[in-house]
Amino acid sequence: MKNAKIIRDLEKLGIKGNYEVVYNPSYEELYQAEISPENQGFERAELTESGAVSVKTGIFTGRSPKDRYIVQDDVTRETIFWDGKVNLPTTPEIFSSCKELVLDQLSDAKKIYVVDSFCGTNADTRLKVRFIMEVAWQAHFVTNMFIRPSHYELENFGEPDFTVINGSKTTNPNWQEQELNSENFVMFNLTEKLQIIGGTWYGGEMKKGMFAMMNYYLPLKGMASMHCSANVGEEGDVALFFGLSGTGKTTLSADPKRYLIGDDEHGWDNNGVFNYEGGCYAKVIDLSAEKEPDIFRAIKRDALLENVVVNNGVSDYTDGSITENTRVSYPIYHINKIVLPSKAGHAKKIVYLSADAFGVLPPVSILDENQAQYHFLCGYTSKLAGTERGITEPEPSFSPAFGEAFLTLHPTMYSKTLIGKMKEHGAKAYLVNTGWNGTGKRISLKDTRAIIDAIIDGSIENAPKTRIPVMNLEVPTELPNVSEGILDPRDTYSNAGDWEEKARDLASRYIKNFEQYCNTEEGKKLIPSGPQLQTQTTN
Ligand SMILES: Nc1ncnc2c1ncn2[C@@H]1O[C@H](COP(=O)(O)OP(=O)(O)O)[C@@H](O)[C@H]1O
Ligand SMILES: C=C(OP(=O)(O)O)C(=O)O
Ligand SMILES: [Mn+2]
Repeated sequence: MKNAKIIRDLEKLGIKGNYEVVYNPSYEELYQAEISPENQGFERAELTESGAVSVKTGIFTGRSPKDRYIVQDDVTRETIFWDGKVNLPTTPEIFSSCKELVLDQLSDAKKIYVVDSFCGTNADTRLKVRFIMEVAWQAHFVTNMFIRPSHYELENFGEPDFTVINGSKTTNPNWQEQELNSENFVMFNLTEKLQIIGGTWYGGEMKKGMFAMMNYYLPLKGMASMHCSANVGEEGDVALFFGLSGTGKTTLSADPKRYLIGDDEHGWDNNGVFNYEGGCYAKVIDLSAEKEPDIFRAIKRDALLENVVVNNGVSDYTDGSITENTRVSYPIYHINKIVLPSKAGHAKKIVYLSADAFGVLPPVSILDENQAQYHFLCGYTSKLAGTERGITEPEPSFSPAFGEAFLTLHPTMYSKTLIGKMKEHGAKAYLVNTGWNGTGKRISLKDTRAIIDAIIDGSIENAPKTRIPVMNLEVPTELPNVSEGILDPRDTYSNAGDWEEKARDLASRYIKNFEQYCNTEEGKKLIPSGPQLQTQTTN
């Protein structure tokens, strides 16, 4: 019997006690467990009008990068990029002591959910991941987000490649003497192939945690591992959309004209592009059926809403009072047009999404090969101060590979593997600003969608073009169905001098940020592809 074997596995890990094991529960079982009146506090879920259930994730409504550690040992010492910021080192001893806390926590549990799933579509590169937790909705989250094995695959699952033990209800009392950031922890041990979680209930730690592990194993095998969404057209033409949180990966990849491969994490090997996940994780702040019909329709039974304000069973997507980062997770088949298994051929169009709050970047720029590399290493976008959408104090953020928070190896590993694949398959790159322009408003979703259409159908290549000084970018000046007067960002300012002042400020930030890559000939060679402060501005 599977359960007897699972209990033995849990005991071997150190989870003792008289708990009941629920192994790969069905959606119906998850639903019953989530709405059980016995649930306490943040375990509680409520049913909403769409059929989706809604939960609150507690204090953490987003990831907690400062509490994220990787054990530094013989396996990781020379491989992990110890940048002092993203991949914080910890010792095997501290890991063991936190692991004890998590094991003790689960040893007291009445019920333990064990979800076996895949991270990665292809059998040769996927991780067989086992999630262990006591909170039903966390089991629901990983069931939605990871690839659900078939009955046959589950019978033949074997030993997991990686195990995630989520003890979100426990915290670490020894954090000060251990010189950790706080009582909360998200820790990885690549020797033991374990992730442990304490203090934070946010499901994104499990999702992005396994992404970080794929970002470790795949580039070491020569494959590109990418923080991007992906879709494919009728002709088999694959497009990738890179971007940091909130730039539009999920929104823009759900395109009724195309088939979705995935909304966030992909690999690219000798056969093409493949998804790591089995579901999507969409932002729902201000979501509407008119603007984002595919995502709106995906919110139904089996979808899981997070931190949305619900009044008498009705979700209010306009209410950001719990957090701006309100979310929904759903299995990928909630989107009508998908490819299954989630993979397709080689990518031909590469889009870098940037939400520029300065209003400097053009809505779309056509990049040459060196610019493709330059802007990938820069990974520029802006984070907005606080949760306010005002553009008073945008904080520029340069995040290599458009996913610094999830890179376990040096950023150049990701640019080398991606640019290599792009050259091999003749893929073209574009930089798309899904943020603001001189009007103070965000570029409309309608205009961005029309820009993406022009990239995908190739009409952008035949459009009349101009060169934007300072930023050193080539842009089309006219595109089908795109509002007039927005493609050259200078036209959106009543005084073009204002644009130039902001552009010079942003350009100097790009230049300063790029210094870190200039200690090699390869890096130096890219400088002319970036913004230029000394350019003559003729216009
Ligand atoms: N021009 C635009 N392009 C893309 N998204 C936009 C645009 N204008 C507003 N948005 C909003 O920005 C958010 C983008 O979020 P999402 O697609 O979830 O980003 P990601 O998947 O990259 O984290 C959505 O809430 C979307 O409605
Ligand atoms: C879920 C996340 O990513 P994204 O906003 O890119 O979808 C995250 O960063 O935790
Ligand atoms: Mn997303």
